Amino acid sequence: MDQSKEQRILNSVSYNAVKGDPESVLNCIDKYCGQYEWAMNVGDEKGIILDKTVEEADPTVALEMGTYCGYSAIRIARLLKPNARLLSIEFNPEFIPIAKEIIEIAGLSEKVTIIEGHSQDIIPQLKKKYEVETLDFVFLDHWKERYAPDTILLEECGLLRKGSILLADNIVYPGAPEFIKYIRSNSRYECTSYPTFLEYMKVEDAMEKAVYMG
Ligand SMILES: O=C(NCCCCCn1ccnc1)c1cc(-c2ccc(F)cc2)cc(O)c1O
Ligand SMILES: [Mg+2]
Repeated sequence: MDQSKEQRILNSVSYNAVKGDPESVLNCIDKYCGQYEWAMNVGDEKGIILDKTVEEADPTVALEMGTYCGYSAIRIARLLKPNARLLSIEFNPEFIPIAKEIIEIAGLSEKVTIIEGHSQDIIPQLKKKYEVETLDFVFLDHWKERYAPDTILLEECGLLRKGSILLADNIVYPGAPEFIKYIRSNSRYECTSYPTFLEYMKVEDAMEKAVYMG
């Protein structure tokens, strides 16, 4: 059976990256996807915005929705302080072993827990099953039509606290209009838009930061 694009990305990382060096894993993925096969990693340009937001949040517990190959999980986890952790939700079972291997090569397996399933099923389990009190940082990068309902669900499950920072990818392309409508019209959030470009392309995109004010 022919290998998948995600398997080819893993092959490239496994062959070219320096084991235990997150930066070299990120550079390898960005080179491969920039030169050979486009893939939906947040990428090196939007990755800077993600880095800055994670540094601002300095999270003890972070959540990501949309693991894919683990690129953004590595970007986030490499910035976490000791004993801080990232939970990453992925729906597609094909991606999970690949993400796990790539995160392992980056030397960050201890900091990242990948949870397989639908975000709407997992979010209500975070407190009891995953021992989460509240989330300090949330990166939304999964199905774009799930951004709004899952944000509401995070609120309803008491997972956000004063100052929790949400960052959403792909606000312009593919777009998340319902999320933007919800978050910008809700006085409980302080929103900031970051115009940028789609990963590896000269196509406009944007990221939206939303700070929950409680
Ligand atoms: O669809 C995206 N991500 C979700 C993938 C499925 C998530 C599954 N899941 C995980 C947890 N719960 C559900 C996405 C797409 C694009 C894109 C851009 C241009 C284009 F021509 C085609 C696609 C760029 C991104 O940056 C993206 O993030
Ligand atoms: Mg994305």
